Amino acid sequence: MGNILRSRDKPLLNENSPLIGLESKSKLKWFNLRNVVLFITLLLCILIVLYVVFMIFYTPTKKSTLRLTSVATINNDYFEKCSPPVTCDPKAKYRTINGSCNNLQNPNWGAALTPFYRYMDPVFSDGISAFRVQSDGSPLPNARNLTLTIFQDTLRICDYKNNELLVPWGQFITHDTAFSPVRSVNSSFPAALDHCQDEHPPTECKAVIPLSPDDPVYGKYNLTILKFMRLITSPAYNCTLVPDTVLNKNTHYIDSSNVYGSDPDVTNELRLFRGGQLLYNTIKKQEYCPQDPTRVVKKGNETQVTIAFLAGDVNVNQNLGIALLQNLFLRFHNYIANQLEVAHPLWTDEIIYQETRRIVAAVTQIITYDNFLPIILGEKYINEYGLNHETNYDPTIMPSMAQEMTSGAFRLLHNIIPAKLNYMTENYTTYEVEEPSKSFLRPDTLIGNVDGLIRGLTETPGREPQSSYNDLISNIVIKIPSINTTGFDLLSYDIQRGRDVGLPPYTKMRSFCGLPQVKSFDDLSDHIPSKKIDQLKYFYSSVDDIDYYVGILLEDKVIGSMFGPTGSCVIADSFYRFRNGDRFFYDVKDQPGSFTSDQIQSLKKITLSHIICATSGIERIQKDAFRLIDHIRMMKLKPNCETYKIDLTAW
Ligand code: HEM
Ligand SMILES: [Ca+2]
Repeated sequence: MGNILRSRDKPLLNENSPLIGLESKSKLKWFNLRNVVLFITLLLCILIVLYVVFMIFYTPTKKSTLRLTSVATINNDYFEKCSPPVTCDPKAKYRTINGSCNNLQNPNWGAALTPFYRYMDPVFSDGISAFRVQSDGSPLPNARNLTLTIFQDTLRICDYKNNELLVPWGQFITHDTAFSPVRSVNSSFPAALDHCQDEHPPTECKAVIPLSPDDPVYGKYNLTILKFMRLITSPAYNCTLVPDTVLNKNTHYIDSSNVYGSDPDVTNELRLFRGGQLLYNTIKKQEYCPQDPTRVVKKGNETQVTIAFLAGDVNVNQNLGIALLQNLFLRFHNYIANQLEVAHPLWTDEIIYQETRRIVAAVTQIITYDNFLPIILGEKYINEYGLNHETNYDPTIMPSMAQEMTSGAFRLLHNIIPAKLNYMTENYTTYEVEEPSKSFLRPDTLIGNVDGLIRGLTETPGREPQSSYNDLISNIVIKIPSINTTGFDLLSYDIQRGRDVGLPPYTKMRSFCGLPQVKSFDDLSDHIPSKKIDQLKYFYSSVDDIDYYVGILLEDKVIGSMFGPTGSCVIADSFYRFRNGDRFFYDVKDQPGSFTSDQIQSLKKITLSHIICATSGIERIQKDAFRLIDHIRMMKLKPNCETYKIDLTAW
């Protein structure tokens, strides 16, 4: 029985039975399948473990994947031949005023009155300073003709995500990092430019932009030229360099030199020397930047005051938006200085001033990297260039503003300058509209209207970037006593400026940024619309003649960025260098000027909205001051100013 049962359980089979093969084959199959499953599971586990280990130890903060490597040969010339000897105190806690001694190995790097950095060598037709010519020897196309033909899409496309405040911030950072003065006489055009129609015109006329008699805007004013002056070059500072080299009058670092000055004499003129405060002017019970005394005219018993502010940067009065931010930052400095004085009654004027200056510069950097750059450059470039990562200070990085940036790529944002500015009441109704041509160098209407302008800028949708500029900035006529009637076409100036400083042509910069080489106009079609390529063919004899600025304005925008690939790469790399080449950048550790981690945490909480609340009569504002918030439907997204507290207990 037992055997039978056993045999039922396990049939006894003889080796030759055909069933043997079948059973062992299916066993083998099952065995293999199980092994395969086991193997795959094991492999998956290893991969997961490897991934986790990789994520823990790989910190993308250390290196960005993309960086530009300059191929210019002239970047050291000034430093080897002309830069003044400097002695530095490596233990200094505060930045110097002119930016020297930031880089201890190369103390003049990034200082005021040193040259702009070059990614590529300049291109001049004589190798020294003459404008580049086309490959067939003809002059480059007239900048105004390019503007009138290629850049006349006057349709305004609104940017409903961002408001107009983005523009003054961009200009504020520009005026911190660059100032390229032109060869003017007391900020007017030289008289020579009135003789460009003479039989033997003076040499200054070589750079002007001739106008056609039937110019749609300037024809009726009988203007024959757009007055354009070349930039001051190094011989003006007793330093002869070949090719012509432009020196930056401001410090290249983002160090709030536009608030404090880049020259110790200017800095002292702007200080009150009491309580760490900056000098201010009280008008109608409000604090403003000091008045430029040269603009106060006495007529008999009457004193006529044309509002002209003094600040660390001389372009403070250029337009209302920049004048607004300069005034808000003067007030912000004095607000912080007051708080520090109350908390530290024993601190001297000097300590309060320097500590406040250090805080103001840090907050400016934070707003720029945390709020401004993500909007203009977008995620791709922010990530690729590591602009949102902790600073990794590297003294071999040249921190200077690049010529290709200041006379090229960074100007691309001129295409989002709004046509008009609105002043708004507390109920968000517009009570006045200002045109740039009327307020150019005349910020008078800011007095008593600071809150109105802040509301107007934060409540009005921005302008979506497009190739053309708005008509009220590129087709205007300016009439002010110091300048007389003159045409003002910012787009034509931007094209001409690139030639003035010998920027390499578009195709060279394009390949430098890693885009495919182009051999013909049609090869541009990967990034430039074909209609525009046809227009370029008309103006330029070869694809390699196209002006850099013309090319980058025409490039299709990279998704998320306000610029095409060639503009984005130069802007991203510049901001990489401004940060990682600055020993005093706010989060650099282990330096005499480093903040404590508590201080950094407090600084990171200060936004532009905090500054607006601390310095104006505004009662409510959105958390991200550059974002457009519909006040009717989303008022709850505009918290009360009382919620924007600035905490300085870490000091
Ligand atoms: C209402 C707003 C603005 C006006 C009226 C304005 C006007 C001007 C003018 C007249 C120049 C000198 C042009 C020349 O002859 O070369 C200039 C230069 C420049 N602008 Fe603007 N701009 C504005 C906003 C901006 C913004 C938002 C940016 C960028 C974010 C910007 C970037 C620059 C740069 C980089 C330069 C060259 C600076 C230098 O090297 O000195 N501007 N702008
Ligand atoms: Ca600066």
